[in-house]
Amino acid sequence: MSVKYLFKERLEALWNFGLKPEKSGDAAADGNNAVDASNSKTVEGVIRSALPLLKRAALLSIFVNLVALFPAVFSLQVYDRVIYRSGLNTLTALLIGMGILLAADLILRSFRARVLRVAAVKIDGQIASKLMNKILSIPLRQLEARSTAAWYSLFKDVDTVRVVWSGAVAMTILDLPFAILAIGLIATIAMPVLPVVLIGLVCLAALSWYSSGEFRKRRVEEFSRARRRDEVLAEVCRGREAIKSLVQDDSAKRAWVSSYNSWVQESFQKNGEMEDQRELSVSIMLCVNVAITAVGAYAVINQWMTVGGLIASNMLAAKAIGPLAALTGHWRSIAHSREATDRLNKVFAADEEKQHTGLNLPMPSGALRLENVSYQHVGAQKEVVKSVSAQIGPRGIYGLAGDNGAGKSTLLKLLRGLYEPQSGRVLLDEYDLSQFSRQELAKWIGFLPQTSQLFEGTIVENLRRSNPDASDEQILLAAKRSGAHEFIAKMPDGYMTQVGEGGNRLSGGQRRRVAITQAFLSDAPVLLLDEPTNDLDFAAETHLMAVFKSLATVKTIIMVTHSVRLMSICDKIIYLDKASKLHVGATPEMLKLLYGISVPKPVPAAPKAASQVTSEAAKQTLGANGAEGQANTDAGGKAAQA
Ligand SMILES: Nc1ncnc2c1ncn2[C@@H]1O[C@H](COP(=O)(O)OP(=O)(O)OP(=O)(O)O)[C@@H](O)[C@H]1O
Repeated sequence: MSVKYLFKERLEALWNFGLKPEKSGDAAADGNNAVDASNSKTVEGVIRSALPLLKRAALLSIFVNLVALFPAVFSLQVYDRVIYRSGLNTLTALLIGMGILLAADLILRSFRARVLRVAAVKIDGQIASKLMNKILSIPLRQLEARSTAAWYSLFKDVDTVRVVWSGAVAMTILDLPFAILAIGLIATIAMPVLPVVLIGLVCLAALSWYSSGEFRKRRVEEFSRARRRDEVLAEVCRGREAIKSLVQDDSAKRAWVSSYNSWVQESFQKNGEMEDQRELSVSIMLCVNVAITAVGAYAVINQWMTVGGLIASNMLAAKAIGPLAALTGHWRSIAHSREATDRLNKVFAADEEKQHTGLNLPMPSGALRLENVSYQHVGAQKEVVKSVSAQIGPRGIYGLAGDNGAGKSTLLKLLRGLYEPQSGRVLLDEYDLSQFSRQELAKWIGFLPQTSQLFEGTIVENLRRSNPDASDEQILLAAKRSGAHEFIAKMPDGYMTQVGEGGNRLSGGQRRRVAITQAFLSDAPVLLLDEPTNDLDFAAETHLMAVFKSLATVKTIIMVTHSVRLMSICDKIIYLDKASKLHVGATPEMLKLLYGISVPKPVPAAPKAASQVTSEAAKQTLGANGAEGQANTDAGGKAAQA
């Protein structure tokens, strides 16, 4: 290695103060790695892992605060030596010294700011990725117990914690102990004014204590009101279509105004109090300044101290009491941060879903058994599913019927293992679902939720989300089975069509077909479908009925439905009554019993195209790498059109 390169490397290491070079986009990756490495279970644990950085910042603060005393010493020398003795040479020497010190001060302060910035990235990255992992691993039941806005606002809590531990608050706290240096220097060069400075310190300490009220009470009311405001806002944004079409503007505005006023009232009052306290701290500092000048002048007249001492002590007083004055304005942020930490810790301590068993079990045949299963939603008065038992499959197609609110969707989620029963068991063959992870169960049980939730991105990206390993042929086969291929092929960008936020650039029926394709991408022996033909036209429903019928020869299909037409293809109907009792019977008898009708005419056979997808055709249609590349976008779109 050349000397030049070695020198450059040393210089860079010195400049980085032993830190890794900063690169944009490193934050999340660093955070992920750090979370995996540190495995800390609490916010405090994450902060502890950033302690080496905070210690470096504290070390730099010693030098920064020492250097910060020198302008006062410079003034002392200029007034006492240079002016009285016309010592121009001394002035030149002092100026050169001060120039060097000011340059050192600039470098040290930028080092410290940089160290704190890296600490901020580490703290934020670790807590945020930990939070994301936690949200993804908390059981659905717990997730549903809080509003979306409440989960979202936890990420604001991460901001709050980061700002306090690595922003202006951290700097103020790091500077606080060094007030003692300034006081020591005042005692050395201007003893007569020391009592004034100490009185100022006591006044500011009292003000700081008073302004720490919220911190001591451990309650920041403004936070919960801001959350309520955000919840209303999120609901209004989500329900924009209904608000517009049903002209619910007034009620939406009323709800928002009420939550906003409640927040703004609290925020305005507390901010007002804080500003008053901040202004008071500025007044105290000015009073100290005036008092030092007055007492100092008296002391100079009596030759108890020099003019230089008076000027320097005024400058040092600002250093001594400045951090305490700044702390007065920081208490709210510290109180916020503590509340945010408590909230985050509660989430981090919450139970998680089952982890992977690591077992490589044979694929089940698809026989589902409910054994005295009961389930109650969080906050509900009574069980929605109560001691139900049934044997379903293997193979065949089952219709799950019942009144609105009877608990069909809940039962389907229990059968998928998304909810864990409070009592009883759900078995797939001999496997108890509660023993397996959600990812393991996904291989055995395909699921179509009642509402189709797509994510921003292309159609093919959305499809791959449900099965990242799916080949192009599998995607094409699933899309042909669901009937989605028909409309996708007609779109200019084909499978690369952007679906928009939540899939809002697609129609309801198109979204449903994409969601059904996702369910069909699973090789699972069990397929659970919640009102699968919602939003679909007659032809699409007819097509799907034939597909379901043919799939049911190899899979167990259970579908929640209110459609008698759909029920007509079922081998059996499972009826969930109001008392949460299950009644299972052959379709003709159950239709007669429940609705007093006979089975409607049978549907046509499954379309041929679905089973005739070749690997070449799939590649042409989806592009060589499916989701990747604009070239593929065009190729995919054109092939699909062709
Ligand atoms: N996340 C939840 N938290 C609390 N209660 C819930 C939750 N989800 C559903 N419920 C309640 O459980 C009951 C059953 O709901 P579920 O969605 O299972 O009924 P369903 O039979 O599928 O109804 P529908 O036919 O109208 O879709 C309802 O009374 C509903 O209010």
